[in-house]
Amino acid sequence: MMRDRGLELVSLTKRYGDTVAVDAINQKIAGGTYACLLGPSGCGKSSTLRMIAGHESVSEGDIILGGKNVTDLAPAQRGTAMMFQNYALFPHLSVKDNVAFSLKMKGVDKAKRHAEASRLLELVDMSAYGDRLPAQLSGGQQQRVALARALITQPQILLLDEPLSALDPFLRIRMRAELKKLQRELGISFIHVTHSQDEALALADRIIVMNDGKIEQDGPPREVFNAPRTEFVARFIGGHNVIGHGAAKLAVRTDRVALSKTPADDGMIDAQVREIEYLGTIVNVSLLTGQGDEFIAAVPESEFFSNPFEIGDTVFLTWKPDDAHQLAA
Ligand SMILES: Nc1ncnc2c1ncn2[C@@H]1O[C@H](COP(=O)(O)OP(=O)(O)OP(=O)(O)O)[C@@H](O)[C@H]1O
Repeated sequence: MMRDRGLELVSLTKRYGDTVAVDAINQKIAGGTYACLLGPSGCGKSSTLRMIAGHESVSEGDIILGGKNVTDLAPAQRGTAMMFQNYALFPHLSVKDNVAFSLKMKGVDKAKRHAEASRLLELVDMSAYGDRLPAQLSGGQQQRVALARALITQPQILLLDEPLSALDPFLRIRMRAELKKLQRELGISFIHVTHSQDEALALADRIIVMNDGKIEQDGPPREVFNAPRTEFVARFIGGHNVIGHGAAKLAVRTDRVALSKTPADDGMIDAQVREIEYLGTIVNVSLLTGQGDEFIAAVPESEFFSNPFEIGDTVFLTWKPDDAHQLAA
């Protein structure tokens, strides 16, 4: 039987004094999954990650990894490894010694740990840089070294706390693709904390959306994006308008709204154009509906300019029933 490499969080709770940072969350992540913990600042993502890593004590609940309860184990004994936001490389050690560091701590002899460090540096395409100091590397190169250093312990799970946030936008997108490729090649789970919706959508097999210490929704990216369960998820994941619909609320995709200058049938929502933002492939039209809801229509560029609107125009909105759905309260 294959060993269960999955992670399970059972009623996992973190309190700092009176603050409940993580509120009894339950979550299963199958082995070999790229999971993104997504949510706004302060929602409890980092606390969750740090508890899984063993860098933060658990207030209540359990962490089961590979069928084993690791809740009270030291970080090095869990089968996890963590890559930090600022990479936390030792400035006075060469790249190779940085990567080999945890093997040195375990008492592995020099020849063996250097051989292993060379293998990992090759994996992240950094073989040529083993003798340099971290300060002699670019941000992207430092990140690859930090990855190699985390992976040298052969973890079952790699934990990444905002790993791309220190990079410029161009490099962020390149490293994003590299992370995904590396995870696929290694076949282990990555749990990646981010507050960026784009990053989570691009990378994750599974997105776990957190809000106020709780999990609001989890699922594959397309499911979370196409069927946000709550108003919070619809607003946070983006691409949706949230409007009143009797006592309930409705999420309407911004890219599926048709605008016209004349009402085609009864019951159409009227709105006034407030702002027009040209974004290249699309034009974002900000509207205020007659009911007082703010609304955005993302109109393809060619469509917008074939029949342009101006600020102050009154327009009428339509969408297909499938492009709107009711939200849970
Ligand atoms: N060491 C601490 N002592 C007291 N409160 C803390 C501590 N660490 C975090 N908190 C609080 O716990 C809550 C969750 O914090 P956490 O860092 O887990 O959130 P986060 O989602 O990772 O936020 P960010 O994206 O800003 O890092 C916040 O209200 C925060 O102020």
